[in-house]
Amino acid sequence: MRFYSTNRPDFTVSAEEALFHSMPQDKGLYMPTPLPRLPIEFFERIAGQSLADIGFEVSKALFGDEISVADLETITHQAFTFDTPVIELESGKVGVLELFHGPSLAFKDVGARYMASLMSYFSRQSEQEIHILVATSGDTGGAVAMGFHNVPGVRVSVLYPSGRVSDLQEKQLTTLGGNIQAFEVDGSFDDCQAIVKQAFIDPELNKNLSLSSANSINIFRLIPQGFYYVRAYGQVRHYGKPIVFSTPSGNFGNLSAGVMVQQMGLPITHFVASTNANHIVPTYLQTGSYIPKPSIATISNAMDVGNPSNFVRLSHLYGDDYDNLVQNISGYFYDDDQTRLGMQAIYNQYGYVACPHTAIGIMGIQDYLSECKQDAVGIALATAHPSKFKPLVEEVLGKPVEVPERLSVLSTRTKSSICIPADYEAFRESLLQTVSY
Ligand SMILES: N[C@@H](CCOP(=O)(O)O)C(=O)O
Repeated sequence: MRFYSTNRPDFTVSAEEALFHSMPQDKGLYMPTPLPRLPIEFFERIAGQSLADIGFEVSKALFGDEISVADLETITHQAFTFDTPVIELESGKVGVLELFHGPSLAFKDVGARYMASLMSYFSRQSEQEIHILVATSGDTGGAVAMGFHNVPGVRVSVLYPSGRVSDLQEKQLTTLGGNIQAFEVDGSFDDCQAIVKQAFIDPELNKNLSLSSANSINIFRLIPQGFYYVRAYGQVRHYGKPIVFSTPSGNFGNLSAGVMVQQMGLPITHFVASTNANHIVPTYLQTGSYIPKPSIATISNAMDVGNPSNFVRLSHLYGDDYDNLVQNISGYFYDDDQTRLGMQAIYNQYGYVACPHTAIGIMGIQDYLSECKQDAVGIALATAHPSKFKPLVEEVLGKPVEVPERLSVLSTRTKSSICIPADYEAFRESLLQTVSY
């Protein structure tokens, strides 16, 4: 398995290089090549398999020539200590794939923990400290902070947009201490992402620090996100119907991971890209024009992205062929009022408490299935536990939301962050002050 840059397809690197030097210097993103095809028998026998078992099988197909089978088994079983169950809202028709049973209560735990496991494997012999830079609009930061907290030889800097993440998400980023440093940026997620991307191509900084990404910039954060689509398929294939996934989308890594695993042979019939008022990609799907815009703050903050980093990957997966892409992906978007109404309707109809992102995913699948009149199993990805947005969910549903202990313990801890303007030089200076080399 090699990895090419989307800006220079003839330039390829090894898995280890793509993992640690996550962004090519030509400012592209790495893509795996060739994508192996999984045998149909694999999909026929996965019904009872856990996320860890599936992750192991798919990892073997991807990296079996570079990492031993025994090591891959350790890597995957160390990463996936929780399940991703499908909860059926309407039997054989609509379900949610709950991805929030990991440590940070969000889907990002899957990618962050697999990446952390893989990094420990590759850096076993190395003395050099790895410095992870991560930009977050809410969920990635918490998952990465928890995934790497107190991991020897790793330091993490998390950049987040001030005032634009939920209180509990902010606590996850700012209260761990130790090797985790939060930078509170006076700007948007897009500003945070642009700053970290600039850092990865800053020659001076890279001479002194071994910088790596734990955003979906890093292909190894994104690949494991394909495993839970396979796990979901294993749970609903007995219906013998076409399967459509609705993926709440911000930076479009989650959807790209689904398309990758579909191209490896997973029988997915269609995707729905569901998002909020930041509807850059749904608009592209309608018009063919991709026009990034400054992001708008919404109640589904983790999807507040105005220039989704993975649009280029998505496009590459379809050979940059718009007609090909729109046949496989439909786009739906909802503003905050529609999201609130959707959260209420989902609770009234199914008794299911959904976070605003998950509600958008469920609305997307409901609207797609009713418009296409398709007899399919529709699965919406449930990206975060509703308690991460406790005040909002309680206000919208008018009922108390229980907070799991691993999250509630954070509420009394004291926040610690470094406030910076949305400016690369300011970040660089501040970063260098926090590290001694
Ligand atoms: N929605 C994300 C934004 C970053 O996306 P990533 O997949 O590139 O890490 C978040 O919650 O932080």
